[in-house]
Amino acid sequence: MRVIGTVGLPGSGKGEAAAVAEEEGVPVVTMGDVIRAECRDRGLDPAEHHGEIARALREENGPAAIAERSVPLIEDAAGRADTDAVLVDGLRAPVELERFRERFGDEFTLVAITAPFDVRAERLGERGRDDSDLDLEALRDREERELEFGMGEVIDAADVTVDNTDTLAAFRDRVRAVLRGNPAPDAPDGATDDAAEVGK
Ligand SMILES: Nc1ncnc2c1ncn2[C@@H]1O[C@H](COP(=O)(O)OP(=O)(O)OP(=O)(O)O)[C@@H](O)[C@H]1O
Repeated sequence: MRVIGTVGLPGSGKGEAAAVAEEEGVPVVTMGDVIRAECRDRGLDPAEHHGEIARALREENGPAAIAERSVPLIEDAAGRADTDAVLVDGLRAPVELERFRERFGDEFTLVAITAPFDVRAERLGERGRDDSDLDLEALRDREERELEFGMGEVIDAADVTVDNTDTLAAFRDRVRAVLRGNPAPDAPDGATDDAAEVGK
């Protein structure tokens, strides 16, 4: 079984990558679903309590709690699928990467999705899923929080970097190649440097 994890700053294209996986028959496990399920178990509305429950899970069960709870979901999805791959959406912290590498060894491939701040801000503005998509300050805050959790280190540790500054069609092609175990060469130098763009 191949397990493909994705990591990327807000608006980089993780949701699009997950949609390509679904189209390819590759099951998607979203780490946020672990948190949403825990909210429901505690009788709380995920829309309001997501952040608080993510913190509580880590405090109560250790910093890798969300990754650990994702493992059985990944194994179940792999058991049900016709393909040999599962996509895991939403790695954030180095300790989560460590857990997946420990558990899945060479079967685990980490894919970083990158695009500069301005490009991501514009796309989120167009997506407009909620108010925070439209608010530049909120995006900066969100991304600073992600980087505090160590997302920059996770991005730097990726096996494959998929740059998403070009068209959606080009991005989807590259994701498809990665899912098929056949990634194109990395983007040219400088194109993947989005963590440095925060706040600009
Ligand atoms: N190459 C592209 N060209 C144009 N639009 C794009 C491209 N890649 C992604 N988008 C659009 O940009 C928006 C953000 O992408 P997406 O939702 O996949 O990001 P994400 O990494 O999942 O963000 P978040 O972490 O905030 O959920 C979406 O509306 C998506 O359709």
